[in-house]
Amino acid sequence: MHLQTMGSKSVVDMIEASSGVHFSGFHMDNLEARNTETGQPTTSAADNVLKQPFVIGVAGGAASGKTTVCDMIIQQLHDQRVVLVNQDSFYHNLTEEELARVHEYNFDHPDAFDTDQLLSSMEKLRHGKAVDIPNYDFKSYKNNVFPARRVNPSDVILLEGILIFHDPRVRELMNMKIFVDTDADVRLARRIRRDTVEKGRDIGTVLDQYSKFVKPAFDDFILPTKKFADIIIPRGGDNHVAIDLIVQHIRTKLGQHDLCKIYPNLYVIHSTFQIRGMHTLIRDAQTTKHDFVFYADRLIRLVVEHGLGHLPFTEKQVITPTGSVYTGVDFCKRLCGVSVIRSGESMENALRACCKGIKIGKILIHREGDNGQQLIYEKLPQDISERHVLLLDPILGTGNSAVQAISLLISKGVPEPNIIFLNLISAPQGVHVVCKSFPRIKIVTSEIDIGLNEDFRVVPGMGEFGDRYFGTDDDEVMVTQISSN
Ligand SMILES: Nc1ncnc2c1ncn2[C@@H]1O[C@H](COP(=O)(O)OP(=O)(O)O)[C@@H](O)[C@H]1O
Ligand SMILES: Nc1ccn([C@@H]2O[C@H](COP(=O)(O)O)[C@@H](O)[C@H]2O)c(=O)n1
Ligand SMILES: [Mg+2]
Repeated sequence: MHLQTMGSKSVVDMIEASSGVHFSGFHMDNLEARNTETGQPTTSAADNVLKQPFVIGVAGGAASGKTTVCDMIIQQLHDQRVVLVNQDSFYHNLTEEELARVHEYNFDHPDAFDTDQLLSSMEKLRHGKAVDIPNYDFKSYKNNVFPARRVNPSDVILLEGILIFHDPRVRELMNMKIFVDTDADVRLARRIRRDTVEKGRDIGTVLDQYSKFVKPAFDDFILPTKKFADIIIPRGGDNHVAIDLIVQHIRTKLGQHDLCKIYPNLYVIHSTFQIRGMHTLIRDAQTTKHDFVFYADRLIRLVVEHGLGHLPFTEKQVITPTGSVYTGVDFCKRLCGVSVIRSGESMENALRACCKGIKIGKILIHREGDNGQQLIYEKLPQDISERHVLLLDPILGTGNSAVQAISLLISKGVPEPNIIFLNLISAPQGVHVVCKSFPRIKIVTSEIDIGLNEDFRVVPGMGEFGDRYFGTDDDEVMVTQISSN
Protein backbone atom coordinates (compact mmCIF):
# COMPACT_ATOMS: atom_id res chain seq x y z
CA MET A 1 0.00 0.00 0.00
CA HIS A 2 1.50 3.29 -1.04
CA LEU A 3 -0.94 5.56 0.65
CA GLN A 4 -0.77 5.93 4.39
CA THR A 5 -3.95 5.50 6.43
CA MET A 6 -5.06 7.62 9.36
CA GLY A 7 -6.47 5.76 12.33
CA SER A 8 -8.83 3.02 11.27
CA LYS A 9 -10.08 4.76 8.11
CA SER A 10 -9.00 3.34 4.79
CA VAL A 11 -7.42 5.73 2.36
CA VAL A 12 -10.19 5.22 -0.16
CA ASP A 13 -12.69 6.15 2.57
CA MET A 14 -10.73 9.25 3.33
CA ILE A 15 -10.43 10.22 -0.28
CA GLU A 16 -14.12 9.64 -0.80
CA ALA A 17 -15.21 11.52 2.27
CA SER A 18 -13.14 14.54 1.55
CA SER A 19 -15.13 16.33 -1.03
CA GLY A 20 -18.75 16.72 -0.38
CA VAL A 21 -19.54 20.19 0.66
CA HIS A 22 -19.34 22.09 -2.59
CA PHE A 23 -22.07 20.12 -4.30
CA SER A 24 -24.77 21.98 -2.46
CA GLY A 25 -25.60 25.01 -4.46
CA PHE A 26 -27.67 28.07 -4.92
CA HIS A 27 -30.00 29.18 -7.63
CA MET A 28 -32.32 32.13 -7.58
CA ASP A 29 -35.11 31.59 -10.04
CA ASN A 30 -35.87 34.60 -12.16
CA LEU A 31 -39.06 34.80 -10.22
CA GLU A 32 -38.69 35.83 -6.61
CA ALA A 33 -39.58 32.98 -4.27
CA ARG A 34 -42.62 33.80 -2.18
CA ASN A 35 -44.14 32.22 0.82
CA THR A 36 -47.44 30.80 -0.36
CA GLU A 37 -49.04 31.39 3.04
CA THR A 38 -48.11 35.01 3.62
CA GLY A 39 -47.12 36.21 0.17
CA GLN A 40 -43.87 37.47 1.72
CA PRO A 41 -40.51 36.96 0.04
CA THR A 42 -38.96 33.84 1.48
CA THR A 43 -35.54 32.32 1.88
CA SER A 44 -34.52 28.71 1.84
CA ALA A 45 -31.66 27.83 4.19
CA ALA A 46 -29.95 25.82 1.47
CA ASP A 47 -30.03 28.74 -0.97
CA ASN A 48 -26.97 30.47 0.39
CA VAL A 49 -24.00 28.82 -1.24
CA LEU A 50 -22.73 29.60 -4.73
CA LYS A 51 -21.55 26.85 -7.06
CA GLN A 52 -17.84 26.89 -6.45
CA PRO A 53 -14.63 25.32 -7.71
CA PHE A 54 -13.13 22.20 -6.19
CA VAL A 55 -10.34 23.35 -3.89
CA ILE A 56 -7.48 20.99 -3.01
CA GLY A 57 -5.01 22.04 -0.31
CA VAL A 58 -1.47 20.61 -0.49
CA ALA A 59 0.71 21.08 2.60
CA GLY A 60 4.00 19.60 3.80
CA GLY A 61 7.48 20.65 4.83
CA ALA A 62 9.67 22.81 2.62
CA ALA A 63 11.10 20.80 -0.30
CA SER A 64 8.85 17.85 0.52
CA GLY A 65 7.62 17.80 -3.07
CA LYS A 66 4.38 19.83 -2.84
CA THR A 67 4.92 21.71 -6.08
CA THR A 68 6.02 18.51 -7.80
CA VAL A 69 2.87 16.68 -6.65
CA CYS A 70 0.68 19.61 -7.80
CA ASP A 71 2.39 19.67 -11.19
CA MET A 72 1.75 15.94 -11.60
CA ILE A 73 -1.93 16.35 -10.69
CA ILE A 74 -2.27 19.27 -13.12
CA GLN A 75 -0.58 17.28 -15.87
CA GLN A 76 -2.92 14.34 -15.41
CA LEU A 77 -5.99 16.59 -15.27
CA HIS A 78 -4.94 18.20 -18.57
CA ASP A 79 -8.52 18.27 -19.87
CA GLN A 80 -9.80 20.25 -16.89
CA ARG A 81 -9.44 23.89 -15.98
CA VAL A 82 -6.96 23.71 -13.10
CA VAL A 83 -4.94 26.51 -11.49
CA LEU A 84 -2.20 26.48 -8.90
CA VAL A 85 -2.11 29.09 -6.16
CA ASN A 86 1.07 29.10 -4.11
CA GLN A 87 1.21 30.33 -0.53
CA ASP A 88 4.68 31.74 -1.30
CA SER A 89 2.98 34.45 -3.38
CA PHE A 90 1.53 35.84 -0.17
CA TYR A 91 4.77 36.39 1.74
CA HIS A 92 4.78 39.83 3.38
CA ASN A 93 7.19 42.31 1.85
CA LEU A 94 10.06 43.01 4.22
CA THR A 95 10.70 46.43 5.71
CA GLU A 96 14.09 48.08 5.07
CA GLU A 97 15.12 47.10 8.57
CA GLU A 98 14.07 43.47 8.09
CA LEU A 99 15.82 43.36 4.74
CA ALA A 100 19.04 44.60 6.29
CA ARG A 101 18.94 41.68 8.75
CA VAL A 102 17.25 39.13 6.51
CA HIS A 103 19.13 36.21 8.05
CA GLU A 104 17.23 36.83 11.25
CA TYR A 105 13.84 36.77 9.52
CA ASN A 106 11.70 33.68 10.01
CA PHE A 107 10.11 32.77 6.65
CA ASP A 108 8.65 29.60 8.14
CA HIS A 109 6.44 31.28 10.76
CA PRO A 110 2.70 31.68 10.04
CA ASP A 111 3.07 35.46 10.51
CA ALA A 112 5.41 35.63 7.50
CA PHE A 113 2.36 35.28 5.24
CA ASP A 114 -0.37 37.78 4.40
CA THR A 115 -3.20 35.33 4.96
CA ASP A 116 -5.91 37.99 4.63
CA GLN A 117 -4.71 38.75 1.11
CA LEU A 118 -4.66 35.04 0.30
CA LEU A 119 -8.23 34.71 1.60
CA SER A 120 -9.42 37.67 -0.41
CA SER A 121 -7.86 36.29 -3.62
CA MET A 122 -9.41 32.88 -2.98
CA GLU A 123 -12.78 34.46 -2.29
CA LYS A 124 -12.69 36.18 -5.69
CA LEU A 125 -11.63 33.00 -7.49
CA ARG A 126 -14.34 31.01 -5.78
CA HIS A 127 -16.89 33.53 -6.99
CA GLY A 128 -15.73 33.28 -10.58
CA LYS A 129 -13.57 36.40 -10.73
CA ALA A 130 -10.03 36.51 -12.12
CA VAL A 131 -7.32 37.70 -9.70
CA ASP A 132 -3.82 39.05 -9.95
CA ILE A 133 -1.56 37.01 -7.68
CA PRO A 134 1.77 38.57 -6.71
CA ASN A 135 4.95 37.00 -8.00
CA TYR A 136 7.35 36.28 -5.18
CA ASP A 137 11.07 36.57 -5.80
CA PHE A 138 13.14 34.47 -3.38
CA LYS A 139 16.27 36.38 -4.30
CA SER A 140 15.06 39.93 -3.65
CA TYR A 141 12.52 38.84 -0.96
CA LYS A 142 9.84 40.92 -2.76
CA ASN A 143 6.34 39.78 -3.63
CA ASN A 144 5.38 42.58 -6.00
CA VAL A 145 7.54 41.52 -8.88
CA PHE A 146 5.90 42.92 -12.01
CA PRO A 147 3.82 41.67 -13.75
CA ALA A 148 1.55 39.92 -11.28
CA ARG A 149 0.26 36.54 -12.39
CA ARG A 150 -3.29 36.71 -13.74
CA VAL A 151 -5.21 33.67 -12.43
CA ASN A 152 -8.54 32.91 -14.07
CA PRO A 153 -11.42 31.17 -12.31
CA SER A 154 -11.24 27.41 -12.80
CA ASP A 155 -12.95 24.15 -11.95
CA VAL A 156 -10.10 23.02 -9.70
CA ILE A 157 -7.86 25.19 -7.54
CA LEU A 158 -4.72 23.66 -6.06
CA LEU A 159 -3.63 25.68 -3.05
CA GLU A 160 -0.11 24.78 -2.05
CA GLY A 161 2.23 25.83 0.76
CA ILE A 162 4.06 24.83 3.92
CA LEU A 163 1.44 26.40 6.22
CA ILE A 164 -1.66 26.20 4.09
CA PHE A 165 -3.48 24.11 6.76
CA HIS A 166 -2.49 26.41 9.61
CA ASP A 167 -5.31 28.96 9.46
CA PRO A 168 -8.79 27.44 9.93
CA ARG A 169 -10.30 30.02 7.56
CA VAL A 170 -8.05 28.74 4.77
CA ARG A 171 -8.71 25.11 5.68
CA GLU A 172 -12.42 25.72 5.43
CA LEU A 173 -12.04 26.62 1.77
CA MET A 174 -10.75 23.16 0.94
CA ASN A 175 -12.73 20.22 -0.40
CA MET A 176 -9.72 17.90 -0.12
CA LYS A 177 -6.53 18.19 1.94
CA ILE A 178 -3.30 16.42 1.01
CA PHE A 179 -0.15 16.33 3.17
CA VAL A 180 3.10 15.47 1.40
CA ASP A 181 5.18 13.52 3.90
CA THR A 182 8.85 13.28 3.01
CA ASP A 183 11.73 12.39 5.34
CA ALA A 184 13.50 15.34 6.95
CA ASP A 185 16.92 14.33 5.56
CA VAL A 186 15.55 14.14 2.02
CA ARG A 187 13.93 17.56 2.47
CA LEU A 188 17.17 19.04 3.79
CA ALA A 189 19.24 17.57 0.94
CA ARG A 190 16.80 18.92 -1.65
CA ARG A 191 16.70 22.28 0.07
CA ILE A 192 20.46 22.62 0.05
CA ARG A 193 20.57 21.87 -3.67
CA ARG A 194 17.63 24.17 -4.46
CA ASP A 195 18.77 27.11 -2.36
CA THR A 196 22.38 26.99 -3.55
CA VAL A 197 21.65 26.30 -7.23
CA GLU A 198 18.38 28.19 -7.79
CA LYS A 199 18.52 30.91 -5.16
CA GLY A 200 22.28 31.48 -5.27
CA ARG A 201 22.68 31.13 -1.50
CA ASP A 202 25.79 29.74 0.19
CA ILE A 203 25.54 26.44 2.01
CA GLY A 204 26.43 27.92 5.44
CA THR A 205 23.48 30.33 5.25
CA VAL A 206 21.14 27.54 4.15
CA LEU A 207 22.16 25.33 7.08
CA ASP A 208 21.92 28.19 9.57
CA GLN A 209 18.40 29.07 8.38
CA TYR A 210 17.46 25.39 8.54
CA SER A 211 18.48 24.85 12.15
CA LYS A 212 17.34 28.26 13.40
CA PHE A 213 13.94 28.55 11.68
CA VAL A 214 13.01 25.82 9.20
CA LYS A 215 13.29 22.76 11.44
CA PRO A 216 11.69 24.33 14.57
CA ALA A 217 8.83 25.75 12.47
CA PHE A 218 8.27 22.37 10.87
CA ASP A 219 7.96 20.77 14.31
CA ASP A 220 5.88 23.57 15.85
CA PHE A 221 3.58 24.64 13.01
CA ILE A 222 3.69 22.37 9.96
CA LEU A 223 3.76 18.84 11.39
CA PRO A 224 0.81 19.58 13.74
CA THR A 225 -1.36 20.35 10.68
CA LYS A 226 -0.82 16.85 9.28
CA LYS A 227 -3.82 15.74 11.32
CA PHE A 228 -6.10 17.88 9.15
CA ALA A 229 -5.15 15.98 6.01
CA ASP A 230 -7.60 13.64 4.32
CA ILE A 231 -4.75 11.99 2.46
CA ILE A 232 -1.09 11.66 3.39
CA ILE A 233 1.33 10.94 0.55
CA PRO A 234 4.64 9.48 1.64
CA ARG A 235 7.53 10.22 -0.73
CA GLY A 236 5.69 12.94 -2.69
CA GLY A 237 6.09 12.81 -6.45
CA ASP A 238 7.65 9.34 -6.33
CA ASN A 239 4.35 7.94 -5.17
CA HIS A 240 2.63 7.42 -8.51
CA VAL A 241 -0.01 5.09 -7.06
CA ALA A 242 -1.20 7.75 -4.63
CA ILE A 243 -1.26 10.45 -7.29
CA ASP A 244 -3.18 8.23 -9.75
CA LEU A 245 -5.78 7.47 -7.06
CA ILE A 246 -6.15 11.12 -6.18
CA VAL A 247 -6.55 12.13 -9.82
CA GLN A 248 -9.12 9.37 -10.35
CA HIS A 249 -11.09 10.58 -7.37
CA ILE A 250 -10.94 14.20 -8.50
CA ARG A 251 -12.26 13.13 -11.92
CA THR A 252 -15.23 11.34 -10.33
CA LYS A 253 -16.00 14.32 -8.17
CA LEU A 254 -15.67 16.71 -11.09
CA GLY A 255 -18.22 14.66 -13.05
CA GLN A 256 -20.76 15.29 -10.27
CA HIS A 257 -19.53 18.81 -9.90
CA ASP A 258 -20.07 19.51 -13.60
CA LEU A 259 -23.68 18.33 -13.34
CA CYS A 260 -24.24 20.58 -10.35
CA LYS A 261 -22.75 23.47 -12.28
CA ILE A 262 -24.94 22.87 -15.31
CA TYR A 263 -28.05 22.47 -13.17
CA PRO A 264 -27.94 24.78 -10.19
CA ASN A 265 -31.14 23.19 -8.83
CA LEU A 266 -29.45 19.82 -8.40
CA TYR A 267 -28.30 19.28 -4.81
CA VAL A 268 -26.09 16.35 -3.82
CA ILE A 269 -26.02 16.03 -0.04
CA HIS A 270 -22.68 16.45 1.70
CA SER A 271 -20.78 13.15 1.59
CA THR A 272 -19.49 11.79 4.91
CA PHE A 273 -18.06 8.45 6.06
CA GLN A 274 -21.48 7.60 7.46
CA ILE A 275 -23.21 8.28 4.15
CA ARG A 276 -20.59 6.35 2.19
CA GLY A 277 -20.96 3.47 4.66
CA MET A 278 -24.74 3.40 4.27
CA HIS A 279 -24.40 3.44 0.48
CA THR A 280 -21.86 0.62 0.67
CA LEU A 281 -24.34 -1.49 2.61
CA ILE A 282 -27.41 -0.87 0.51
CA ARG A 283 -25.51 -1.33 -2.74
CA ASP A 284 -23.98 -4.65 -1.61
CA ALA A 285 -25.93 -7.49 -3.29
CA GLN A 286 -25.18 -9.66 -0.20
CA THR A 287 -26.90 -7.31 2.27
CA THR A 288 -29.89 -8.90 4.00
CA LYS A 289 -33.35 -7.41 3.57
CA HIS A 290 -33.36 -6.35 7.21
CA ASP A 291 -30.09 -4.42 6.87
CA PHE A 292 -31.10 -3.02 3.51
CA VAL A 293 -34.27 -1.53 5.00
CA PHE A 294 -32.45 -0.23 8.07
CA TYR A 295 -29.73 1.61 6.13
CA ALA A 296 -32.01 2.72 3.30
CA ASP A 297 -34.30 4.26 5.95
CA ARG A 298 -31.36 6.13 7.48
CA LEU A 299 -30.30 7.51 4.12
CA ILE A 300 -33.85 8.41 3.14
CA ARG A 301 -34.21 10.34 6.38
CA LEU A 302 -31.12 12.39 5.54
CA VAL A 303 -32.37 13.15 2.03
CA VAL A 304 -35.79 14.12 3.39
CA GLU A 305 -34.24 16.45 6.00
CA HIS A 306 -32.07 18.04 3.32
CA GLY A 307 -35.09 18.44 1.05
CA LEU A 308 -37.04 20.16 3.82
CA GLY A 309 -34.16 22.62 4.08
CA HIS A 310 -35.15 23.91 0.64
CA LEU A 311 -38.64 24.92 1.72
CA PRO A 312 -39.35 28.57 2.27
CA PHE A 313 -39.49 29.78 5.83
CA THR A 314 -40.63 32.87 7.65
CA GLU A 315 -38.99 34.50 10.64
CA LYS A 316 -40.54 33.69 14.01
CA GLN A 317 -39.81 34.89 17.54
CA VAL A 318 -40.54 32.86 20.64
CA ILE A 319 -40.05 33.47 24.37
CA THR A 320 -37.80 30.88 26.02
CA PRO A 321 -38.32 29.60 29.61
CA THR A 322 -35.66 32.13 30.70
CA GLY A 323 -37.95 34.90 29.47
CA SER A 324 -35.61 35.77 26.62
CA VAL A 325 -36.53 36.27 22.99
CA TYR A 326 -35.30 33.67 20.54
CA THR A 327 -35.49 34.71 16.91
CA GLY A 328 -35.93 31.67 14.76
CA VAL A 329 -37.93 30.50 11.81
CA ASP A 330 -41.32 28.96 11.25
CA PHE A 331 -41.67 25.83 9.13
CA CYS A 332 -43.52 25.98 5.83
CA LYS A 333 -46.91 24.43 6.52
CA ARG A 334 -48.41 24.23 3.06
CA LEU A 335 -46.66 21.12 1.90
CA CYS A 336 -47.39 17.52 1.00
CA GLY A 337 -45.58 14.42 -0.18
CA VAL A 338 -46.28 12.45 -3.33
CA SER A 339 -44.79 8.99 -3.65
CA VAL A 340 -44.26 7.19 -6.91
CA ILE A 341 -45.63 3.68 -6.29
CA ARG A 342 -44.01 1.35 -5.31
CA SER A 343 -40.47 2.30 -4.41
CA GLY A 344 -41.43 5.84 -3.44
CA GLU A 345 -43.65 4.48 -0.69
CA SER A 346 -40.49 3.42 1.14
CA MET A 347 -39.79 7.12 1.68
CA GLU A 348 -43.15 7.96 3.23
CA ASN A 349 -42.28 6.95 6.80
CA ALA A 350 -39.26 9.22 6.87
CA LEU A 351 -41.36 12.12 5.61
CA ARG A 352 -44.06 11.41 8.20
CA ALA A 353 -41.43 11.24 10.93
CA CYS A 354 -40.18 14.70 9.97
CA CYS A 355 -43.50 16.39 9.20
CA LYS A 356 -46.23 15.44 11.63
CA GLY A 357 -49.56 14.71 9.92
CA ILE A 358 -48.29 15.48 6.42
CA LYS A 359 -50.63 14.53 3.58
CA ILE A 360 -49.06 12.08 1.13
CA GLY A 361 -50.51 11.45 -2.32
CA LYS A 362 -49.60 8.64 -4.70
CA ILE A 363 -48.87 8.19 -8.37
CA LEU A 364 -48.56 4.85 -10.16
CA ILE A 365 -46.76 4.78 -13.46
CA HIS A 366 -46.78 1.62 -15.49
CA ARG A 367 -43.56 0.96 -17.34
CA GLU A 368 -43.57 -0.83 -20.70
CA GLY A 369 -40.01 -1.07 -21.96
CA ASP A 370 -38.07 2.13 -21.59
CA ASN A 371 -40.38 4.69 -23.12
CA GLY A 372 -43.87 3.22 -22.99
CA GLN A 373 -44.68 4.93 -19.69
CA GLN A 374 -48.31 5.07 -18.75
CA LEU A 375 -49.86 6.82 -15.81
CA ILE A 376 -52.42 4.43 -14.40
CA TYR A 377 -53.31 5.74 -10.95
CA GLU A 378 -53.15 8.97 -9.01
CA LYS A 379 -54.51 10.09 -5.68
CA LEU A 380 -53.41 13.58 -4.77
CA PRO A 381 -54.51 16.15 -2.16
CA GLN A 382 -57.28 18.31 -3.64
CA ASP A 383 -55.53 21.57 -2.83
CA ILE A 384 -52.14 20.34 -4.13
CA SER A 385 -51.72 23.44 -6.32
CA GLU A 386 -51.36 25.52 -3.14
CA ARG A 387 -48.73 23.28 -1.59
CA HIS A 388 -45.03 22.69 -1.90
CA VAL A 389 -44.64 19.11 -3.07
CA LEU A 390 -41.94 16.65 -2.01
CA LEU A 391 -41.92 14.05 -4.78
CA LEU A 392 -40.57 10.71 -3.53
CA ASP A 393 -38.84 8.09 -5.67
CA PRO A 394 -35.55 6.51 -4.51
CA ILE A 395 -33.95 6.07 -7.94
CA LEU A 396 -33.73 8.56 -10.81
CA GLY A 397 -32.72 6.42 -13.79
CA THR A 398 -33.81 7.36 -17.31
CA GLY A 399 -35.94 10.19 -15.93
CA ASN A 400 -39.04 9.00 -17.80
CA SER A 401 -41.14 8.19 -14.71
CA ALA A 402 -40.02 11.38 -13.03
CA VAL A 403 -41.03 13.46 -16.06
CA GLN A 404 -44.46 11.75 -16.08
CA ALA A 405 -44.93 12.37 -12.37
CA ILE A 406 -43.78 16.00 -12.52
CA SER A 407 -45.94 16.69 -15.60
CA LEU A 408 -48.94 15.39 -13.68
CA LEU A 409 -48.19 17.66 -10.71
CA ILE A 410 -47.82 20.66 -13.01
CA SER A 411 -51.08 19.78 -14.79
CA LYS A 412 -52.74 19.88 -11.34
CA GLY A 413 -51.54 23.46 -10.94
CA VAL A 414 -48.43 22.91 -8.78
CA PRO A 415 -45.93 25.65 -9.73
CA GLU A 416 -42.67 24.12 -10.98
CA PRO A 417 -40.50 25.86 -8.33
CA ASN A 418 -42.73 24.33 -5.62
CA ILE A 419 -41.66 20.78 -6.51
CA ILE A 420 -38.71 19.15 -4.73
CA PHE A 421 -37.82 15.73 -6.09
CA LEU A 422 -36.13 13.55 -3.45
CA ASN A 423 -34.17 10.45 -4.35
CA LEU A 424 -31.23 8.38 -3.10
CA ILE A 425 -29.39 7.76 -6.37
CA SER A 426 -29.48 9.70 -9.62
CA ALA A 427 -28.09 8.67 -12.98
CA PRO A 428 -26.66 11.61 -14.98
CA GLN A 429 -29.03 10.75 -17.87
CA GLY A 430 -32.06 11.15 -15.59
CA VAL A 431 -30.72 14.40 -14.21
CA HIS A 432 -30.33 15.79 -17.75
CA VAL A 433 -33.83 14.72 -18.77
CA VAL A 434 -35.57 16.09 -15.67
CA CYS A 435 -33.58 19.30 -15.33
CA LYS A 436 -33.89 20.15 -19.01
CA SER A 437 -37.66 19.53 -18.97
CA PHE A 438 -38.24 21.31 -15.66
CA PRO A 439 -35.38 23.72 -14.99
CA ARG A 440 -37.08 25.23 -11.95
CA ILE A 441 -37.79 22.13 -9.87
CA LYS A 442 -35.20 21.10 -7.31
CA ILE A 443 -33.63 17.65 -7.15
CA VAL A 444 -32.09 16.47 -3.89
CA THR A 445 -30.09 13.26 -4.07
CA SER A 446 -27.48 11.51 -1.95
CA GLU A 447 -25.22 10.24 -4.76
CA ILE A 448 -24.85 10.52 -8.50
CA ASP A 449 -23.95 7.25 -10.19
CA ILE A 450 -21.92 6.56 -13.31
CA GLY A 451 -24.83 5.98 -15.69
CA LEU A 452 -27.26 3.45 -17.16
CA ASN A 453 -26.52 0.02 -18.62
CA GLU A 454 -28.03 -1.43 -21.78
CA ASP A 455 -31.14 -2.42 -19.78
CA PHE A 456 -31.55 1.18 -18.59
CA ARG A 457 -30.61 0.18 -15.03
CA VAL A 458 -28.53 2.57 -12.96
CA VAL A 459 -24.92 1.42 -12.52
CA PRO A 460 -23.35 0.72 -10.13
CA GLY A 461 -26.81 1.27 -8.64
CA MET A 462 -28.42 -0.98 -6.02
CA GLY A 463 -30.71 -3.26 -8.07
CA GLU A 464 -34.50 -3.06 -7.88
CA PHE A 465 -35.04 -0.84 -4.88
CA GLY A 466 -38.70 -1.77 -4.34
CA ASP A 467 -37.98 -5.50 -4.47
CA ARG A 468 -35.10 -5.21 -2.04
CA TYR A 469 -36.96 -2.89 0.35
CA PHE A 470 -40.25 -4.79 0.39
CA GLY A 471 -38.58 -8.21 0.18
CA THR A 472 -40.22 -9.20 -3.11
CA ASP A 473 -36.96 -10.17 -4.81
CA ASP A 474 -37.12 -13.39 -2.82
CA ASP A 475 -39.27 -16.03 -4.60
CA GLU A 476 -40.13 -17.79 -1.37
CA VAL A 477 -41.47 -14.60 0.16
CA MET A 478 -43.59 -13.98 -2.94
CA VAL A 479 -45.15 -17.44 -2.70
CA THR A 480 -45.85 -17.03 1.02
CA GLN A 481 -47.47 -13.65 0.45
CA ILE A 482 -49.62 -14.88 -2.42
CA SER A 483 -50.75 -18.04 -0.60
CA SER A 484 -51.53 -16.16 2.60
CA ASN A 485 -53.84 -13.68 0.76
N1 LIG B 1 10.63 12.76 -6.07
C1 LIG B 1 11.64 13.60 -6.24
N2 LIG B 1 12.86 13.17 -6.56
C2 LIG B 1 13.87 14.02 -6.73
N3 LIG B 1 13.79 15.33 -6.58
C3 LIG B 1 12.59 15.83 -6.27
C4 LIG B 1 11.45 15.02 -6.09
N4 LIG B 1 10.41 15.80 -5.76
C5 LIG B 1 10.87 17.05 -5.75
N5 LIG B 1 12.18 17.09 -6.06
C6 LIG B 1 13.04 18.28 -6.12
O1 LIG B 1 13.11 18.80 -4.81
C7 LIG B 1 12.97 20.20 -4.80
C8 LIG B 1 11.77 20.57 -3.98
O2 LIG B 1 10.61 20.05 -4.59
P1 LIG B 1 9.26 20.89 -4.65
O3 LIG B 1 8.25 20.06 -5.36
O4 LIG B 1 9.54 22.24 -5.18
O5 LIG B 1 8.95 20.93 -3.11
P2 LIG B 1 8.07 21.94 -2.27
O6 LIG B 1 7.13 22.62 -3.20
O7 LIG B 1 7.42 21.08 -1.24
O8 LIG B 1 9.04 22.87 -1.66
C9 LIG B 1 12.87 20.62 -6.25
O9 LIG B 1 14.12 21.01 -6.68
C10 LIG B 1 12.42 19.37 -6.97
O10 LIG B 1 12.89 19.32 -8.28
N1 LIG C 1 12.59 34.67 0.90
C1 LIG C 1 12.35 33.42 1.28
C2 LIG C 1 11.07 32.93 1.45
C3 LIG C 1 10.90 31.62 1.80
N2 LIG C 1 11.94 30.81 1.99
C4 LIG C 1 11.77 29.41 2.35
O1 LIG C 1 10.90 28.76 1.43
C5 LIG C 1 10.30 27.67 2.06
C6 LIG C 1 8.87 27.53 1.57
O2 LIG C 1 8.83 27.25 0.20
P1 LIG C 1 8.52 25.76 -0.33
O3 LIG C 1 8.45 25.86 -1.83
O4 LIG C 1 9.64 24.92 0.11
O5 LIG C 1 7.26 25.35 0.26
C7 LIG C 1 10.32 27.95 3.55
O6 LIG C 1 10.94 26.90 4.23
C8 LIG C 1 11.14 29.22 3.69
O7 LIG C 1 12.15 29.10 4.64
C9 LIG C 1 13.21 31.31 1.84
O8 LIG C 1 14.17 30.56 2.04
N3 LIG C 1 13.39 32.59 1.48
MG1 LIG D 1 6.89 24.69 -3.69
